[in-house]
Amino acid sequence: MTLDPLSFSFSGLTDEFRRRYGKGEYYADPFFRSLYQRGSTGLSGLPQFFSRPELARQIRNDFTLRLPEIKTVLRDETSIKLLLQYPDGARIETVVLFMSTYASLCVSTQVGCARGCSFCETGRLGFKRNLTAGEIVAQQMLVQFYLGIRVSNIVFMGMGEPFDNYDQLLISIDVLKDQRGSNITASGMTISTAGHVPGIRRLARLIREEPERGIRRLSLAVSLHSVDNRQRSAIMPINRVWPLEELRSALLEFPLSRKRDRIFIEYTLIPGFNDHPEAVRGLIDYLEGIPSCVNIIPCNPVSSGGFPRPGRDQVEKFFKALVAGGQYCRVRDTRGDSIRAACGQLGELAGHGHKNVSNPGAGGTGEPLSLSV
Ligand SMILES: C[S@@+](CC[C@H](N)C(=O)[O-])C[C@H]1O[C@@H](n2cnc3c(N)ncnc32)[C@H](O)[C@@H]1O
Ligand code: SF4
Repeated sequence: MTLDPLSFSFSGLTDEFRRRYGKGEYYADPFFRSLYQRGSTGLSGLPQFFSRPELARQIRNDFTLRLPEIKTVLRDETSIKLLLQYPDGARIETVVLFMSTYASLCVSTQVGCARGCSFCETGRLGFKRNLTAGEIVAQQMLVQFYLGIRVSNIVFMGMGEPFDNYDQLLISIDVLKDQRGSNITASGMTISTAGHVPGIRRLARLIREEPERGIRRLSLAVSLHSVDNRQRSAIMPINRVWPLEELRSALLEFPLSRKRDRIFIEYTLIPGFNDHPEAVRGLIDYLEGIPSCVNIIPCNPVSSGGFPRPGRDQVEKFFKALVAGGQYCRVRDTRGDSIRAACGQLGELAGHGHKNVSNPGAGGTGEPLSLSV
């Protein structure tokens, strides 16, 4: 069976090459660079293989690049959403977000999600399967080599709960930040979790105990949305497993690298539910002692039965009340909602196939897409 080269960190690939071909780094280094700098597993022409063309062919046969098929491309002025299909038919969505000076990629880590938050489109899909590290990395590869977009930031905020797929998540981070390859700095990456306490603690331990891993500056975002256990459990079932007190103690112990680093607290604002003055006071108290930035996300509509979206004045009132209470915070721009690519909207295409959608970009793999961005 051929192997997926995108599922190997550089050290994993080196070990595999040593086992298969006798030499590790000597062959793994040019292979890894070629893969991530040119999007190719072709090795002939590289000095290490001048005298070993049959080995170059063997490596190419053993490691097959299997990028998912692009089924649909939707775009608006701030974002591009891709519906991708993996060879087993599993579908996910991934979103390129154009910020003022750079592009960020919102990647999925799972097909669906087991956590079932009531306000989230992905939660409604239920859980289909985890993505492999290679399938996570492939989202960035496609965007770079097929759309020609160099992303400098990766947010693990697409479909799925990243810490429910911890091992593959960590391999994908190792691959994406490798300077021989995509070279996306850890400080440009953010993991968003619904409050998976063991995942937060495991990451904290790794940051503390393995500084050479180079993930000290990785950002953590936690989706909080309420500081009342009863209320939070009603919309986020994960709170019944790891309630607010356990989450808070994990956040208090999370290592932050510099004074200015903060944990991002995602707060989806739902009018009449979590925007009242006691919610503001509760949030400020809850975050006492945790260097944090609250990102207020106006609730986005989902396919059916979601929560209402707050008006601009309601968002502003909440923001001002937090600022007055001394809490560092900002309002997250709503990007991509016209193509249902905003926070919590991923899954409609992936769940139901791509019916009733316009396709202004291109579809299918094989040919690079010429989208001007
Ligand atoms: C889809 S989740 C994926 C990452 C992870 N599972 C989590 O919950 O943090 C990314 C962010 O979208 C938020 N979100 C989900 N549904 C939303 C909605 N309808 N409106 C606004 N934000 C939403 C989540 O709370 C979370 O902060
Ligand atoms: S908000 Fe996050 S954890 Fe909750 S269902 Fe959506 S993807 Fe899963």
